Amino acid sequence: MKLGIIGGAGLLGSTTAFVLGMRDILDEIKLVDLNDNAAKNQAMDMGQAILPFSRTKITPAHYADLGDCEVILVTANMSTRQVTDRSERLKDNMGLLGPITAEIKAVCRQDPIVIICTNPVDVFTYVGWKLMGSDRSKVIGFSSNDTMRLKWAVAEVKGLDYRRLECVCIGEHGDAQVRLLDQMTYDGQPLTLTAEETETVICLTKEWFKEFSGLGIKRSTGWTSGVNLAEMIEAIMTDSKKLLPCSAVFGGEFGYNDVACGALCRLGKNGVEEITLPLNNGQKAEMDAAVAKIKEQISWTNL
Ligand SMILES: NC(=O)c1ccc[n+]([C@@H]2O[C@H](COP(=O)([O-])OP(=O)(O)OC[C@H]3O[C@@H](n4cnc5c(N)ncnc54)[C@H](O)[C@@H]3O)[C@@H](O)[C@H]2O)c1
Repeated sequence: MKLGIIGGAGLLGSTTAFVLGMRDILDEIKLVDLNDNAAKNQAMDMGQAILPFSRTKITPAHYADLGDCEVILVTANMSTRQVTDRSERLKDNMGLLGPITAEIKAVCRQDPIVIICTNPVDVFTYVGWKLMGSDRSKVIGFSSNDTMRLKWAVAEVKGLDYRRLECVCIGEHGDAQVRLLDQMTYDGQPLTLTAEETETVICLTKEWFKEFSGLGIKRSTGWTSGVNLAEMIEAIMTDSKKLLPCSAVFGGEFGYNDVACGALCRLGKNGVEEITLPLNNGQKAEMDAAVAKIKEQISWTNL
């Protein structure tokens, strides 16, 4: 099985290639980038680094080489400004997906699954789906870092082992995220937070992005994204049907239409095979607000 990464020389492209390469589940990972030499540089270095652990080949590539890829990951980015809200990147990245999806459609013999990372990711997942003209199950947005951050905050506040904790964050990949804190489990048993703990957890997750951006390094979350994208791509490539949080294009599920938004999705060889929204009544209002915010931004794209 083969993965193509558009923007493969950049931070997310290279970390994802490395994490997935080390897992030894793919035949080849092809790195396409505007900067040809940077893609070659990454492939030459990474290809050797993973040799003791994996048979996966990591190669520099052009669009013309992507015809046999089952999954295409889009991590291309034009926005280098420091931002406090991901929606500020909308204008900078607006022109990216048109040419990229045209190239994918021209070269891919099969209908590939396209995973969009480019921020604001919910908006660009919807834009990507419109431009690809494929089944909505085949265009997916990456937003599971929010869940990782929420679990990290709960583990910090409760002093628990992250790996034994389950909880999910859906909604917008941004301030309108919906934290499903009432459905948390630890070792499979329900886990509850006091009102004070809940406030601290929410505060930690909100402040994290501000602090990270405020460092002024202009580097995005490469390592967390690499680990979480690898989990998502592995679920698709191995047809595991695992439930993972990601941005899905809604077509009437739970009353939502014409929008991409974070949900808990069953991922398999066909992409998003089921969209679930395990919400209680209060959270339905939060989800409505997230959908309204994303829809407003979609309207700015004049699609
Ligand atoms: N959804 C998420 O959770 C999440 C998390 C982190 C970052 N991001 C987003 O992912 C995107 C990538 O982030 P990054 O830190 O890897 O950026 P980066 O700048 O390190 O890498 C982007 C790469 O894309 C290449 N590129 C630009 N235009 C291209 C094109 N038309 N075709 C091919 N390559 C092209 C650049 O040369 C560069 O190597 C950004 O939009 C960022 O905001 C999303």
